[in-house]
Amino acid sequence: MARVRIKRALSATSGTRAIGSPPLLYGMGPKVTYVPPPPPDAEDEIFRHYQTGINFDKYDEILVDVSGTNAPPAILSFEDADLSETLTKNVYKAGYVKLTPIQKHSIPIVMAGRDLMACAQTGSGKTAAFLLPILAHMMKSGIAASQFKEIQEPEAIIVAPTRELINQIYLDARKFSYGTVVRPVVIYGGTQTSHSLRQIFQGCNILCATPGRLLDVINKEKIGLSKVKYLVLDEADRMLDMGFMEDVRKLLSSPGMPTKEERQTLMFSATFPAPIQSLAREILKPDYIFVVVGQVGGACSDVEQQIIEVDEYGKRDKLLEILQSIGHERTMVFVKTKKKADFIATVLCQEKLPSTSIHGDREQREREKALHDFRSGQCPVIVATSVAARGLDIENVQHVINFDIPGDIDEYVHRIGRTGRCGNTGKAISFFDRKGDDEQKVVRGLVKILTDAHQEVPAWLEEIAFSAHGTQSYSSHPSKFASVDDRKASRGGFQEDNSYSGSSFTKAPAPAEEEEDWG
Ligand SMILES: Nc1ncnc2c1ncn2[C@@H]1O[C@H](COP(=O)(O)OP(=O)(O)OP(=O)(O)O)[C@@H](O)[C@H]1O
Repeated sequence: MARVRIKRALSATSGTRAIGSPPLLYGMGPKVTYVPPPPPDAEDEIFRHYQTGINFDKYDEILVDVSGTNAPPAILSFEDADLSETLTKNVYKAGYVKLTPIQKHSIPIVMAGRDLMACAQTGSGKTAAFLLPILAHMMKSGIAASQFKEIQEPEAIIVAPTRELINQIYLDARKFSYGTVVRPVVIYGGTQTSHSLRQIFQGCNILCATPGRLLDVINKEKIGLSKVKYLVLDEADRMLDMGFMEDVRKLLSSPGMPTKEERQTLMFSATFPAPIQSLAREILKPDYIFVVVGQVGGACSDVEQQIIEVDEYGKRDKLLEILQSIGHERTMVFVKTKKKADFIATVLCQEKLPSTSIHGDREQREREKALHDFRSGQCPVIVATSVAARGLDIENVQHVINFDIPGDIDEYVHRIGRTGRCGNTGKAISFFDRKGDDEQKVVRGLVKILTDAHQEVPAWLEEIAFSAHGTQSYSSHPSKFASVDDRKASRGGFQEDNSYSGSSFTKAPAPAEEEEDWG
């Protein structure tokens, strides 16, 4: 069933619908018949992975801050992780030899039954940091094979904001649980609902879902929630902002959903603005643990960032010039609107640069085809809106180009994080039009992000940042260690580090639906 979302104006703090805003419409629009292709079955396809990069070992040098009482100590190796034999075998088959810092800390915390808010830079292995301990714990507790039934009762629910991302998480869950009785299932919008239901009926231990489709199947009473032990919000700050908070609240108050005391709630992201941390606390147990690897909202240090001043009219030529010099290296180009994504992709194709586009106006079939063409190298360039900014893990993306700079600094961090993953290096170029509204919104945050990542800050950009309107305090000094856990900040600790951010404190991110149909 297509889910038409209408621009919503929700109060981020209360989660209530603003007076006068239209209701959500379910079941409107043409009937969706798309059935996604089945996931790969061959073992070598399931375990296909790319190589860690030259900077993988440097992850160990990043400072880690763990806050919360009685946090279990970090583990140092997969051998210490107490995974089952099959799980350990799968981890090695997936090419994992050494834990990343977020994995070292999160695995024992989750296995000890604690709630967790975890923040670590893009591409540093957060997915395995929640999947592995959940799977290990499930297997230890002697989980029974899930049978064909018309109502399934999953033990874990994982939600993420976009269809492509949740599918990727599902493929990881399937890879790690290979050869075990655990059955992960994925459901997301833009596909036939009866297909989603059939997948669930066949057995479901871990349900990976976008929020809209999840609520659909809960409302149809095809999912029982009473056995849920784990609730994971990936890209948690996005899941708790205005675009999705109401869906999350509905999920939490659905019949049978265990209370926060009865379940384990895990939240992961590379960014976590302070106001969202406060919201997050409402759904975590009070003694949750907060792990920060590096800085909350810090950019991946393996991405070389460059800001180029170009006005709106010069962007097209500049893009062509850059792409022609790049050759056929895999590149993601981010633009502000869906129409522009198609337009730019068409222009590039006319210039003999094989390109495709992904955005919320494309049919799900087309979105998946676009990603497939990009992953396979058939189209080395993909032009995307924000729908592709978070989480996507695509091998060998060497460049990210922000044709339009996003109006939210956290979004910038996620976008450039599509390159420079897992210790590999990457380059991000952002066009900056000094007359642009979005540029004014992010300029201070941008200078801070560049400075903290030890990137060159152009003098003209610093000048604009100094004179930019807005009330956020601003420091160009790199902080050695930025915080962190908002609980500390409110007690007076780490105040200095929280001084930044184009996002923290003042921002409530715009509703996703204004621009996209995400879930
Ligand atoms: N310990 C490890 N050893 C080798 N490869 C790893 C390890 N952990 C994760 N990876 C690989 O690194 C890549 C990035 O991991 P992942 O997608 O989980 O990052 P992330 O932190 O969730 O990023 P994002 O913030 O963009 O969502 C994936 O290809 C994953 O398989």
